[in-house]
Amino acid sequence: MLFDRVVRAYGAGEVIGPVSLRVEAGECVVLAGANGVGKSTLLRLAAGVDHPTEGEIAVLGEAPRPADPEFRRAVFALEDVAYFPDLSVREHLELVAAGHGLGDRAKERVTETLHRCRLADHADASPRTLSKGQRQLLSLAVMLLPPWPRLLILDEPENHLDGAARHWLGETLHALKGENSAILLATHHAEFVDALADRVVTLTAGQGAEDTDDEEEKDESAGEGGGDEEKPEGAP
Ligand SMILES: Nc1ncnc2c1ncn2[C@@H]1O[C@H](COP(=O)(O)OP(=O)(O)OP(=O)(O)O)[C@@H](O)[C@H]1O
Repeated sequence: MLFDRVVRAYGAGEVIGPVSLRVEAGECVVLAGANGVGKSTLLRLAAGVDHPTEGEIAVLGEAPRPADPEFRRAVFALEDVAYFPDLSVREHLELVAAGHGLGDRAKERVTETLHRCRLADHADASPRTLSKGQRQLLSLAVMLLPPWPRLLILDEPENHLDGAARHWLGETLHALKGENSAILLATHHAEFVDALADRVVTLTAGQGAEDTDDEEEKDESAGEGGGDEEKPEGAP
C-alpha cells in the first residue's frame, strides 16, 4: 500500500498532509499523533471511503475500490458492523462469510471464528444486547473470515477491549503479520506499537509526514523526509 504526497483538505482551510508512506506485505506501520491530527482520515482514504484532494493512493497496485468484492476480501477496514435487528451474532457473520464467497465453508468458518473471538457464548444473541467490548470483538471477527486479508486497516482496534481481549488481539495481529498480511494501524496502545510496529509515522498538525523507510527506527518524525519513494515490489 502506497501513499504518495496525499493531502485531504476540508473547508475553512483545514489540511491533512502531505503524507507519503508505504506498507509492504508482512509489515505493520503505525500512524501516531495527537487527537484530531488526521489518523482516521488517512485510514478512510486508504480504505477508499474518502478521497484525497491531492496525491495518489495505491492499494494492491490500484486506487482503492471499496465497491469491488475482490478488494473487500483482500482489504479489511475495521468499522462498526451494521446490525439487523432480527439477526443473531452468528447470522451476521454468516452473512459476511457468504459475501466473501465462502459458500459451504461459511458455517464452519463462522463457528471457528466465534470461538477465536470469544463470542461463542453469544452466538445466538442479538448484537444489540452485546457489551461495547463484545461488539468490538464482533467487528474484529469480520477480519478473520476471509482466508487471507492482504491488508488490514485498523483504527484504534483496542477500543472497549479488556486486557485479555487486547492480548488476544495483539497475538492475532502478530499471527496475521506472520502470514504476510500488511497492517496500517492507528492506536494509542503503546504495547501494540512495541509488539507490532515496523515503523511509526507520526503526524503533526499543519505538517505532513514522510515514511522514511528506516526499518530499525520505530519513531519516525513528521514533516521531514527524503525524496520520492519508489513503488515497492509486492506491496499490498
Ligand atoms: N468530514 C469532515 N469534514 C470536516 N472536517 C473533518 C471531516 N472529517 C474529519 N475532519 C477533521 O479532520 C481532522 C482530523 O480528524 P481525524 O478524525 O482524522 O483525527 P484523528 O487523528 O483520527 O483523531 P483521534 O485520535 O481523536 O481519533 C479533525 O480536525 C476533524 O475535525
